[in-house]
Amino acid sequence: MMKILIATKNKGKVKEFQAMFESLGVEILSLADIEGSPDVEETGTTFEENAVLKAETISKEMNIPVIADDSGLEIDALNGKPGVYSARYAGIHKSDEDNMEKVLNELKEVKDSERSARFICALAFARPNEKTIVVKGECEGKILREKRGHQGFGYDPIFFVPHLGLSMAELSKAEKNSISHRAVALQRLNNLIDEEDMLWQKP
Ligand SMILES: O=c1nc[nH]c2c1ncn2[C@H]1C[C@H](O)[C@@H](COP(=O)(O)OP(=O)(O)OP(=O)(O)O)O1
Ligand SMILES: [Mg+2]
Repeated sequence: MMKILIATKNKGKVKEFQAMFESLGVEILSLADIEGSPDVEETGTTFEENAVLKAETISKEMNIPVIADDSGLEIDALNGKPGVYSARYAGIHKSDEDNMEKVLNELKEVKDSERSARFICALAFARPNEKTIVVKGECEGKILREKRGHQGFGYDPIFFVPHLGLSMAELSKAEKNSISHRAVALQRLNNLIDEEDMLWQKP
């Protein structure tokens, strides 16, 4: 089975990629499997820039094809914050819980009708001596007033998916992987790869 390295240390992302790539016949490795792999600093101002930075740095270093995911939550009432700072919104060493707490506090006075938000995922596919491919996926929703559900990771418990009537953390793995920003982005990447007639099996 073909193997692809995902340049991430986020276990939640790895699990989702493993499930989504299974049907494509691709086995996923991550930076968690590689001892001493570097932390790439996310200095970009957009999800796309950061995804390219992570994918190209690791691909160059290891001389293999690499996918990187840069993702986060954009909240309209906060003018798009936390955005690219989603992982470090409450501070560099803070947890998902701290980040959610900060968002819930900032939205305390915001009416239900003004709590629109979206998850964004940029995926970059970098290969040695090839042009890097970048795609983006989005998933629309609303920010709840308290956490709901225990599945998923990150901001999932406070993100409500209106057409399902459930929080992202109340969805099964399969349900999340059929509608998420990450699933949409991966579908787009897969379509591009098909178009270029460059199957995953041909690294
Ligand atoms: O499906 C998701 N469900 C809930 N929350 C999510 C999701 N997708 C991204 N997020 C949040 C988590 C983190 O606060 C930030 C990603 O930050 P981001 O820099 O891309 O990832 P990370 O630092 O955790 O791992 P890495 O950079 O090694 O891939 O957005
Ligand atoms: Mg990161």
